[in-house]
Amino acid sequence: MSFAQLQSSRRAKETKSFVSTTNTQEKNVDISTDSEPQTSHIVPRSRSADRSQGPTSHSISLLGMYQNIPDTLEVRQSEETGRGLYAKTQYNVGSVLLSVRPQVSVLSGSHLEHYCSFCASAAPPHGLKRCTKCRKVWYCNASCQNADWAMHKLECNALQRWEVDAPSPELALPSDAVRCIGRVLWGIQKFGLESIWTREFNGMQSHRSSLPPSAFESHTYLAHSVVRYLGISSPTELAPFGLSSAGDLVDLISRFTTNTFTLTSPSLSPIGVCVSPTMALVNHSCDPNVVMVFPHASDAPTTTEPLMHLVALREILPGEQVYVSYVDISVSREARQKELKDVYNFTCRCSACSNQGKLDPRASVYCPKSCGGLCPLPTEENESPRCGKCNSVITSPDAILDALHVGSEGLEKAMSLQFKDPSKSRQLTSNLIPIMTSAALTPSTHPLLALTRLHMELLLLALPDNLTQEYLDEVIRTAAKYNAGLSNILPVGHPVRGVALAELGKLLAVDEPSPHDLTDTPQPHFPPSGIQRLKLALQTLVRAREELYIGYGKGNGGGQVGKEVREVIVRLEGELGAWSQGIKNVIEDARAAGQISK
Ligand SMILES: C[S@@+](CC[C@H](N)C(=O)[O-])C[C@H]1O[C@@H](n2cnc3c(N)ncnc32)[C@H](O)[C@@H]1O
Repeated sequence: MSFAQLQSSRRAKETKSFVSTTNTQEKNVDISTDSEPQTSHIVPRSRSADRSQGPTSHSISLLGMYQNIPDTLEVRQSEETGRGLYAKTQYNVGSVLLSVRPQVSVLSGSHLEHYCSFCASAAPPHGLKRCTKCRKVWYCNASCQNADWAMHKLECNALQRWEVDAPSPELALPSDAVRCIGRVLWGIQKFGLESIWTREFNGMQSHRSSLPPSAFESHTYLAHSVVRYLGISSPTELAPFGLSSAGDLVDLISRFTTNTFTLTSPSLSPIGVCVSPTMALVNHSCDPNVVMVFPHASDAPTTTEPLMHLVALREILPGEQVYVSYVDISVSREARQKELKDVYNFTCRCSACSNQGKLDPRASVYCPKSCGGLCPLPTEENESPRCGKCNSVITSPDAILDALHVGSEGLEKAMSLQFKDPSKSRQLTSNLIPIMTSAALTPSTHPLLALTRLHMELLLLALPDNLTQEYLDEVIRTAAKYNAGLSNILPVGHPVRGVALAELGKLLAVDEPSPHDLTDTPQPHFPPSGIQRLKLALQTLVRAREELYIGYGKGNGGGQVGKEVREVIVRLEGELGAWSQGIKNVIEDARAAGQISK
């Protein structure tokens, strides 16, 4: 594969997400349980299956809502988690439990020119077509534009008005949260207050009554922007949207922020936000049994995209509750718990959070005696933890704590610089990674894993036109470390693993600028060169294909990423076949010339 082919499969400003439901726009938002879902007929349920992983639940009447839920799933309610989705049948690994098109989705500002605002497909080679009125949103073609017109005609005017009033060109576009809430409100106006569309939205969980002051402030700020965006000049104008006061708008915003999903590209880059009341029924676990993905499977018609799929990561038995992760599960238990409390207003009691005695690969260092075992990170409660294998005590806990501190601060700084000043950001990641590794942190430990991922992204963003062997090898080594870190914390088939393996395989398949070993003998260094490298690329891509088939749903053929991987595999098999044939020909020629014995 040429370097240009690799680059064309990547997009500027792409960073990977860990497939969470978090709306990254409004992090400091809290939630509560004040609005009882519409559940008038609560029926006690017989004992759930052994693996239900959850508290006792009850069937609930859906009052005509959520008609896109198949008969193999049901909505139940429990005291601890509220409403949730439960399996009524057995699902095997890689089964798609549910596929829905979100009620509303918008792209973030930096992606408007690169993805279609209706179907969220990436721009084709001939580019997208821009709305000639607002000049802000782009579409694949006239059919996507027509399909979006009922909503966009309202949005189009609001976007133009906003731009005219904007104090500076940088503020000429409202945030994606404002644009998404705008679409929700126009949807409520369009479908009517008693429509299923509106009732499903209003049925989503709100935490208005227990908003902390900081969240209340951010909601109020967002409410002001929404009012401005909609061109509302008096409270009476809120009535068509089913709102009788500014407080109702804050409530709607609370509901929105608790239940919003990140819209991602097929390769998991966050590209916008979306709302699906059906998908929002799924509760959280840090050890999830499903993932939500947008595979963009090639046979799906554009009119149904962006299609969200809920895919089984493990076997799910009848009666088991379905759990997705709302947060990045590569970070420590404390960081996950904090985000879940701050943003979603609950304390997670999943198996990963309650397993406190067990060594967490996200927070571990290698044994000081190098016995092959691991030690937990030192903490205030346990300043000198021991190796789980040989029981040796960590010798320099302060150095580890210092490295963690420097790494966490540095990661924050590097992330804030990654688009503004990528070379400075890369300098930071290059300096920090050796500090982390010399403190014996494992590749799965936070913040080393996050720094490695960021470093890889930055190296890929800055791939030079005259790619050197050294540069390419450094990206490959970083991608391999990232994969090693992921493999300890994510289950086989998790889409993040599949995508990371695909990335590594594709990098290994890039034509080497100056290969140093063309023989077919094992090489001690990594990455190998020549034919050994191509063989490793093929093995990695075959593994990626297997994992993508799980994480994106077996029926989806690994989604768009799986399709790209299959194409590279075919090309590599051809190259390897040609190489073997070439060797055979050389041997035969040499035999014919009597240079080697027959
Ligand atoms: C996206 S909603 C999920 C559906 C929600 N249970 C409902 O009744 O509509 C997110 C909210 O569900 C609740 N929730 C989700 N997972 C939970 C868990 N593992 N434990 C306790 N509450 C949970 C929290 O209140 C959270 O803010």
